[in-house]
Amino acid sequence: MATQNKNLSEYDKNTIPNAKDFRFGIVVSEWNDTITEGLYNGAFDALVDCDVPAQQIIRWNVPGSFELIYGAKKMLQTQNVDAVIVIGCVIQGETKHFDFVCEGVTQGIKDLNVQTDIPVIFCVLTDNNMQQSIDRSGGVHGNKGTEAAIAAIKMAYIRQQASIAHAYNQPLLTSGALQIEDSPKKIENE
Ligand SMILES: Nc1c(NC[C@H](O)[C@H](O)[C@H](O)CO)[nH]c(=O)[nH]c1=O
Ligand SMILES: CC(=O)[C@@H](O)COP(=O)(O)O
Repeated sequence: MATQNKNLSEYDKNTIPNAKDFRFGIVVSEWNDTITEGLYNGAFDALVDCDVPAQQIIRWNVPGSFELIYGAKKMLQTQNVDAVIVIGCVIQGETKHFDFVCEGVTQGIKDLNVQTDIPVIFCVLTDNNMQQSIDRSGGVHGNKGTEAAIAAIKMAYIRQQASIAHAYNQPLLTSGALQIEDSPKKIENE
C-alpha cells in the first residue's frame, strides 16, 4: 500500500517555494462531509503554514465529487487563482456507481489540467470503506489535504516560472527555477 511508505502530512518547508503571493481556490464536496472537512482543514492549515494569507484562499462547496469538475471549471473561469484543489471522498457502496463517479471525476479533473492554464490538484479519496478515509484525512496515514496543498504550491510555482521563462526566452532549471540571475517580477495573470 503506497501510504505505508509515506505519511501524507509530512513536508519539508525548505523544499517549498515562496507561496505568500499565490491565491488558491478549494472546491469541497459535501458528500462524506466529516471526511471532506478534515481534508479541507489539512489543506487550509498547510497553505497558511506556508505563509499563504487566509484571505487568499477561496472556498466553494459542491454537492458531491462528480460536481467537483464543474465547480473547479467555474472557479478557474471566474476567480483570480494560481491553483485549484478539489476535495472529495468517494466510498464504495453496493453498486458500480463508485466506479463511474471515480472514473468520471478523475477524467474530468485531468481534462481541466489539459485544457486550462491553471493547475487543478486531485484531492479525492476513493476508498473501500470509511476507515480507509478516516486514516487518510488526519488519521494514521496523515492527511491527503495537506499533501494536496503542498502540491498546489509547487504547481503554482512551476506555472509562474514557466510563464516568466517564456516571456524571457529562458530555460527552467529542473527545480523549476529560472537560470537568469535576477528573477524577474511575477508575471501577472494574463
Ligand atoms: N456516493 C458518493 C457520491 N455520489 C454522488 C455523486 O458524486 C454526485 O453528487 C451525484 O451522482 C449527482 O451528480 N459522491 C461522493 O462524493 N462520494 C460518494 O461516496
Ligand atoms: C459512490 C456512490 O455513489 C456509492 O457510494 C453509492 O452507494 P450505492 O452503490 O450503494 O448506491
